[in-house]
Amino acid sequence: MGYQHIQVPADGEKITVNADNSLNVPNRPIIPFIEGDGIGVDITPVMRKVTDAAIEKAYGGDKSIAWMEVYCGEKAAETYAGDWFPAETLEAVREYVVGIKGPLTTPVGGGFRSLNVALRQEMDLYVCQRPVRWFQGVPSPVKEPNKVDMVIFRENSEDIYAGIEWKAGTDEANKVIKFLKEEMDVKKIRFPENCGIGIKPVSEEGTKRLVRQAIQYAVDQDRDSVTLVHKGNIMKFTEGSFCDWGYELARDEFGAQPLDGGPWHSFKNPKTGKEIVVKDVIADAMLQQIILRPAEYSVIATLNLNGDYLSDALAAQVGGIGIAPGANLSDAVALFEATHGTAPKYAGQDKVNPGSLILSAEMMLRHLGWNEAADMVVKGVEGAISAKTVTYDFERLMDDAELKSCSAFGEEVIKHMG
Ligand SMILES: NC(=O)C1=CN([C@@H]2O[C@H](COP(=O)(O)OP(=O)(O)OC[C@H]3O[C@@H](n4cnc5c(N)ncnc54)[C@H](OP(=O)(O)O)[C@@H]3O)[C@@H](O)[C@H]2O)C=CC1
Ligand SMILES: O=C(O)CCC(=O)C(=O)O
Ligand SMILES: [Mg+2]
Repeated sequence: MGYQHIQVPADGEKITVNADNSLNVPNRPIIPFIEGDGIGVDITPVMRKVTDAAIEKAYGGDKSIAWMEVYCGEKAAETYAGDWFPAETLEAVREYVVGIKGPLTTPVGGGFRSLNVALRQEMDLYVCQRPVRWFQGVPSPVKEPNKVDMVIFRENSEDIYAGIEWKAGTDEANKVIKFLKEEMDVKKIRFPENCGIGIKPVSEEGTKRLVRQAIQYAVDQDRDSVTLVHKGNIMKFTEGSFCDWGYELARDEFGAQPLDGGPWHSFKNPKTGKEIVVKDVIADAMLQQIILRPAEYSVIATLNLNGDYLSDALAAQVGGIGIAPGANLSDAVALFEATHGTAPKYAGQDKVNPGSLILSAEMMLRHLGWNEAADMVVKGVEGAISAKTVTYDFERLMDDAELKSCSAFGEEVIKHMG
C-alpha cells in the first residue's frame, strides 16, 4: 500500500504471520523503526549500526535488515504538519509485524497523553516484557547483582495507566463524583469539591492473557517460578482479582495445584519435568524482596503501574536504565523499546548509553529467530563492558574505566563481536 511519508525499501520483504502466530522471516525483512524524541537521535542510529554489524558477522551477508523509518512524536509533528501520532505509523507497524522504537516524550500534568501508551493500546500490545539481568563488570549498588535474573511481564493495556481520568474541578470530574456519591453510596472521597478522579480497569481477560504468557515463558525458558505481584490487600477487586485470576489460570491451563493448602501453587514443567512454583507477593514488599532476596524471583507477572515502577527499580540493581531492554508484544505484532525515556538533558550530545536499545534489538533478533546475531550482540556488549570502555553512566561508577561517547560505545560493541 502507498504511504504519505514512509519510504518503503524496495529491496526488502515483509515478515508474514502464520495462523499459529509464528513468523515467516525473509532474509531481508523490512523493519519499521521510530527514531524517538530526546536521546532517540543519539541511540537509534547506534542501535541500527550494531544490529547490522551483528547480522553481518553472524550470517556473512546472507541476511540483513531493510530499515524503514516511521514517525511518532516530535519528528512526526515536523513531518506531518503537527500530527504527533500519524495513522500510517500504526498501519506500517501492523503491516510489517516487527518494529523497534526510541523513547517518546510525554508532558507531565497537562498536554497530550502518552504516545507510548497509545501505541501499546492501539495495537493491543498487551505484554510489556522486560528482562533484567546482570552483565559481568557492570557497576551496581548491590553486593550480589549476579543474583538478579528476572523477566518482568507487565500488563500493558489496562490499569490506572490506561489514562481514564478527569481533572479536578471539571464538569466531567464533578459528574463522576456526583454519580459515585449519589448512586453508588460512596462516602470515602475525602475532598469531593475539588478532586481529580482516575479509573483503574482490570479485567479477567486482560489478566489471564498476560499471566498465560508469563507462565508459558517460564515453561519454554525453563524458569522455576512465576510471581504475581499485586496490591490486592488494598485494591481488592482490581489488584486482588489479578492475583486470584492468575492462580485460577495456573490451575485451569497449566494444571497447577495448591502447595500446602495454598495460596502458592506448583506444577511440573511439561517440557523438563521440573517444578514451577506460581506464587504471589504484595507490591510494596516486593520492592524490598528484589533487593534483599533477588535469587528467589524469576518470572514476574504484574499490572501496568507496578510493572513500570518495578522495571526501573530492578534495572538500578544491574546498572541502571541505560542497560534495560524491553518488548511490547501482542499475539502477532511486536514493538521493541528501551525501558528508559527521552532523558532530554542529554539529547543530541552523543553521550548516553545506547545499551538499552541495543539489547532491545537483541530481543528483536531472537524474536525473528536470528539467535546467532543476537548472541553476537550480547558478546559485543559483554566485551565492551569487560574492557571497561563504557558510557558516562557506568564510567562514573567504575574504577579505571575509559569514558566513551554513545557512538564510540557502539563501535566498541562491534569491535568485541570478534
Ligand atoms: N517508553 C518510553 O518512550 C518512555 C518515555 N518516557 C518519557 O521520557 C521523558 C523523560 O522522562 P524521565 O523521567 O526523565 O526518565 P528518563 O528515563 O528519560 O531519564 C531519567 C534518567 O535516567 C538516566 N538515563 C535514561 N536513559 C539513559 C541512557 N540511555 N543512558 C544512561 N542513562 C540514562 C539518566 O540519569 P542521570 O541523570 O543520572 O544521568 C536520566 O536523567 C518523559 O517525557 C517520559 O514520559 C519515560 C519512560 C519511558
Ligand atoms: O509513556 C511514557 O511517557 C512513560 C512510559 C514508561 O515509563 C514506561 O512504559 O516504562
Ligand atoms: Mg517507565
